[in-house]
Amino acid sequence: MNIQDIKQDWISQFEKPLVITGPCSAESEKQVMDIAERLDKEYMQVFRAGIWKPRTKPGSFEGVGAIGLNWLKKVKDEYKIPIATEIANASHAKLALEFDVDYLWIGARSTVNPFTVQEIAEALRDTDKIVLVKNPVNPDLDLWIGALERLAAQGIKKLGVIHRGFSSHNKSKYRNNPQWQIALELKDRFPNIPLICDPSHITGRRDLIQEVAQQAFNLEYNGLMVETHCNPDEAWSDAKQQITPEELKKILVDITLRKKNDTSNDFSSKLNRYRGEIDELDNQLLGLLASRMEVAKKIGQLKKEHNVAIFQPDRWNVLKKLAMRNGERMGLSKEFLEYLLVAIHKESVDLQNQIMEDK
Ligand SMILES: C=C(O[C@@H]1C=C(C(=O)O)C=C[C@H]1O)C(=O)O
Repeated sequence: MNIQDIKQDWISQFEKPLVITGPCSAESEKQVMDIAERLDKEYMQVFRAGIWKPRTKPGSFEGVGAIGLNWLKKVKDEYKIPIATEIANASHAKLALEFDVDYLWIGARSTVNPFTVQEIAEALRDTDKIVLVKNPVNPDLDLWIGALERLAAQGIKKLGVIHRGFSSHNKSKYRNNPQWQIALELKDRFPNIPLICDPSHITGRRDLIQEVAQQAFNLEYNGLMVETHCNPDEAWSDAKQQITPEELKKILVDITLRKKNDTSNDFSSKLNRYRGEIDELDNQLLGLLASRMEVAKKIGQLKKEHNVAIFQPDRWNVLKKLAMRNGERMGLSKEFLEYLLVAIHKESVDLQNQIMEDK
């Protein structure tokens, strides 16, 4: 089977967006049961707990292990809600199936490794459990899709993805850089695969969970995975990003869901008018860019005739500084200007290079 044939229907059973929640790590039977009891099951439909925890550094709490499966099972029996846990190898996968875990997710550190994903896929062959794939730690969409392909090839039909952000060397306010465009490209290519946002891991801090969750619904995600704990500050792992079940309920009540479209005349006539304006402006932009490249080619020709190097750092730095200043004054963001100017400069240098190479 191939990913295109995957059906979304396992997620359409939920009236509200799917919310998977529970502690980062199962710590004790009591901790697990206490959290499960405090979840408002109308808003939070699936209980999660990590029992095998891949940690960045040795010496951190690495999970209670298989004993935690008994606790999850007890949650399922007592509260009649589906349960979810992370699996990181074939033996985890087999144990989770034995304990009738309903949702199995493959973590970001496993998705990066095709051998791991393959052994998990084979251990889960033909399962009708729901398997969710977190994005790999590095921003590589093909690796993420590759994991889905490996699972689909083993006859696993109920698939979904979890966007938990990407590791980055650059400091930002987030623990893991969301790079929304990567998840959106996946959604664009595979609209049949449910897309779930994990604001706990994206933010790494509880005060930002609400805004990231809202952003996910602005982008029409299908659900959330959020870490909750009765005493978040005391949690044995990821304490800073956990919230109480009541805090999560408040976030979910306050959140605005967005629909795919609006069929009213008011909306569609205004939208069409604005889109017409955008089409016209895009045409002008492209025309201007093409003219700019023609001038760059003339400069390339001139440099060739005088044997001058293409890349001129002084000119490029002055030009960039000026354009950044003007652009920011016009309300364009610094990130966007950087990206745009670098792309324009690269094309200009490439075109001049072609001219130099032409005999
Ligand atoms: C066009 C030139 O060549 C290169 C491209 C530039 C550009 O596209 O603006 C600027 C500096 C050079 O690195 C130039 O030297 O002016």
